[in-house]
Amino acid sequence: MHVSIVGSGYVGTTVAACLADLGHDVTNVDVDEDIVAAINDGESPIHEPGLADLVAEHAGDTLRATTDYDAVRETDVTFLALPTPSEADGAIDLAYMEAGAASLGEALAEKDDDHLVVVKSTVVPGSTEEVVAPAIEEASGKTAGEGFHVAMNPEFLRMGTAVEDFLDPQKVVFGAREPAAYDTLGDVFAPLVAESDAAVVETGLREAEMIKYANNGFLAAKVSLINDIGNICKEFDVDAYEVADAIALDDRIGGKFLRSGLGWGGSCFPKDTNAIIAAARDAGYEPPVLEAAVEVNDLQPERLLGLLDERADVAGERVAVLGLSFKPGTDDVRKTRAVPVIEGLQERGAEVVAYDPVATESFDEHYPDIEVEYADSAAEALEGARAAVAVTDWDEFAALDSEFDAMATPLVLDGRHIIERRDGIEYVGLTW
Ligand SMILES: NC(=O)c1ccc[n+]([C@@H]2O[C@H](COP(=O)([O-])OP(=O)(O)OC[C@H]3O[C@@H](n4cnc5c(N)ncnc54)[C@H](O)[C@@H]3O)[C@@H](O)[C@H]2O)c1
Ligand SMILES: O=c1ccn([C@@H]2O[C@H](COP(=O)(O)OP(=O)(O)O[C@H]3O[C@H](CO)[C@@H](O)[C@H](O)[C@H]3O)[C@@H](O)[C@H]2O)c(=O)[nH]1
Repeated sequence: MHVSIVGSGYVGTTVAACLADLGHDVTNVDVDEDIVAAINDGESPIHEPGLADLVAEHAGDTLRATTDYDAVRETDVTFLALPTPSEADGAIDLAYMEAGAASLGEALAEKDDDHLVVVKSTVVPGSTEEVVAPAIEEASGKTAGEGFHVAMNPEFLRMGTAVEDFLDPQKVVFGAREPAAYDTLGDVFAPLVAESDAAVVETGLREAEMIKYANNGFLAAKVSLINDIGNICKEFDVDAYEVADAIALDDRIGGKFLRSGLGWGGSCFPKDTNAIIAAARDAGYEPPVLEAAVEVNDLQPERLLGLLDERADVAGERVAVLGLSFKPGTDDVRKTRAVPVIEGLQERGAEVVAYDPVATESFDEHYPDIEVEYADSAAEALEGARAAVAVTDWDEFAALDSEFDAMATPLVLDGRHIIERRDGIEYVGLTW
């Protein structure tokens, strides 16, 4: 099939390269000329394991990119993989969706055949029908359901495992209101469904939109619940990780997303929990559990700093921060817990020296106002430090050992249960 994908960021590039790999002919449309040039040169504009190889293999053949929306007319279906950031109050900002839908509508005005427009971005219930479809109608002069059709196909891939997650999902969700839209989506995903064990969920547009928020909200709340339990464990000197391992044996609970610690960051959980809370409030419902999930998450960095305060005054002292990315395996630093930790340390007068295996550069670019010294290794960060704080659970931190001997005082606060307790360090876990 001929598929176009508007927006070529994390999701758009991954989906485009994977669909090309599954045998489709794919065109990426993006306003960013550098991204377009990179893809056409066979280079991935983002770092994801396996993605560079797929782009290199298919670019110039069944994968191409352009800044020209007219290219969508040569395709049967267009996925919108545009950003859906937050307004200041946490509510969803649909400006990129509206702009992209308007440009798409202008291009579709001159297309005679039917076209399916699929919202891939995470949007609150009602957005596809009430915002995206009307913007296309206005720009194209066509009517949704006649000249073009809309569908919603939420994406569940994770950063760091995007290609693997997209190609081997547990479910694919098709939201639509006409059988023809399910059929077209079915054709796009047929090779993927054939090669994986994915369940196909055919549902309504609003249900598809809500499934994405329910998925992320549930997982975010699960982490906050284990953090709440972990905080109780800490008060009673109970090993929170043994407790988690034991409750995980009950398959109604399961073992995933049960690691207590500094909580969740990244480009999705913070944005999406706030967006669905704001949408629910706007509709007249205050969701207490999701609100509490956010509150627990916001408090974890303060709790860790409180444990530090009980043991040391770090004013004028060097403190090592181990890890800057929001989770291991990525250089993404959006909403990383490193920010409240570093800011809290600096408020206490500490001189922060930070180390991350891959995210130093992106942290420096993303947070130009946060001034820290960057180290080239964990050993260098630890040298002469009064205390160390582990923020990201990179594997290499688990292997640290004699490096702690070079600290001024070997006080180690572990926000991720990643540092091995050993003789010679004063180990303080956040939840155990
Ligand atoms: N990143 C993830 O892990 C992930 C996973 C699932 C769902 N999502 C959702 O997918 C959506 C996209 O997220 P992302 O992380 O890929 O965003 P991103 O910021 O990485 O990429 C968005 C791309 O859209 C382009 N763009 C902006 N305006 C445009 C326009 N008018 N026309 C064409 N291109 C335009 C930008 O240049 C950029 O390349 C969001 O709704 C997000 O919540 C993200
Ligand atoms: O037991 C756990 C599991 C995760 N986390 C934290 O939770 C955050 C999110 O982790 P993860 O879900 O692996 O990363 P994302 O790439 O943000 O992926 C989430 O957000 C995406 C965007 O919506 C969805 O597509 C994915 O399904 C969803 O897992 C990170 O800060 C983790 O450190 C914990 O603290 N404890």
